[in-house]
Amino acid sequence: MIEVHDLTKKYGDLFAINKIELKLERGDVFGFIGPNGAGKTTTMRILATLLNPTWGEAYVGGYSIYTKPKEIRRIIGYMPDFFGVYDNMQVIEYLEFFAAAYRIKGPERRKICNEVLDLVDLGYKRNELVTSLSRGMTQRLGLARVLLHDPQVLLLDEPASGLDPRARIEIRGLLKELRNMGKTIMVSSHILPELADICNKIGIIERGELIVNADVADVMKQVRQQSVLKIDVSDDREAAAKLLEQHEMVEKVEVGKQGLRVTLIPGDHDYSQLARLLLDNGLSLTQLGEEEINLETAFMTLTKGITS
Ligand SMILES: Nc1ncnc2c1ncn2[C@@H]1O[C@H](COP(=O)(O)OP(=O)(O)OP(=O)(O)O)[C@@H](O)[C@H]1O
Repeated sequence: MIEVHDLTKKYGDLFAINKIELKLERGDVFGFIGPNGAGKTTTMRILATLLNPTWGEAYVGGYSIYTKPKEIRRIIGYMPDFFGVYDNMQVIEYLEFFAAAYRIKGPERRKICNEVLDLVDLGYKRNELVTSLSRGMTQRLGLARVLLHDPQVLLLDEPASGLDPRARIEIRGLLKELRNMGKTIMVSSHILPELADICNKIGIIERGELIVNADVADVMKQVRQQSVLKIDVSDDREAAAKLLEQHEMVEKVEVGKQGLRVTLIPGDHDYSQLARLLLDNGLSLTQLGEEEINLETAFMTLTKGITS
């Protein structure tokens, strides 16, 4: 649904994005992570046909951004990082205004507006003024707006930015629903945890360069090659750390407030050897298990040295 080759945008000498390569299939949810100024908005605006690249190719739904921008606009929903709402307009009027712009006519218009309002859980605000909505509600209204024409591809630029934790969770829930509806979604954020559990693909962009572009599953596999154990004893942690450090399967031991974090050298290991080592030396083992890897830990490991 999205295919990008060698995509580059220059402003003077600055490469806002530099030789981006990207491929998303139908139903993919791509988390686009990067700090401020990394190039996320530039990429999305090019895909939304609002900005021309300096060079490179980009196709959305098989249509080229150069020759078929109108066709692309019909199948995408683009939500910019900032958008205005109009004063003195009710929520339903606001949506009907945009539905009319999409040439949705007659009774169908009201029906579709009500449907998308229900989808984003704003049905109860139907007759309120848009200016009276909270930031989280306004973001949900923005999402409702880009869903009116039932687009196949969603380009969402930082939909959760500036929201409180509850509103962030609500947006995540909504994105999951859209994913389940089979939409192809590109969603940007400067924080990874926000996207970790909803994406199947992740890209990390830094100073215009896509430094990581991978399936979430592959990333997890790559990181899992090196197991990390959480071990704890009820008595002397330092003594336990010294013993473990000397074992041939152990690469390093970190002593923390929650216990020991033991990184093993790559390979298959029998963890019971470590338990035996501690017990044989008179220490009381209270915990031994693999550290859970979340996507955040995985990416910190993978991008170590690249992003600094
Ligand atoms: N119209 C412009 N003229 C000159 N430089 C620009 C212009 N638009 C963007 N840039 C620069 O291009 C780079 C990428 O900007 P972009 O807005 O794509 O980043 P971003 O990852 O979306 O950041 P943010 O998270 O702050 O939205 C930045 O260095 C920015 O200053």
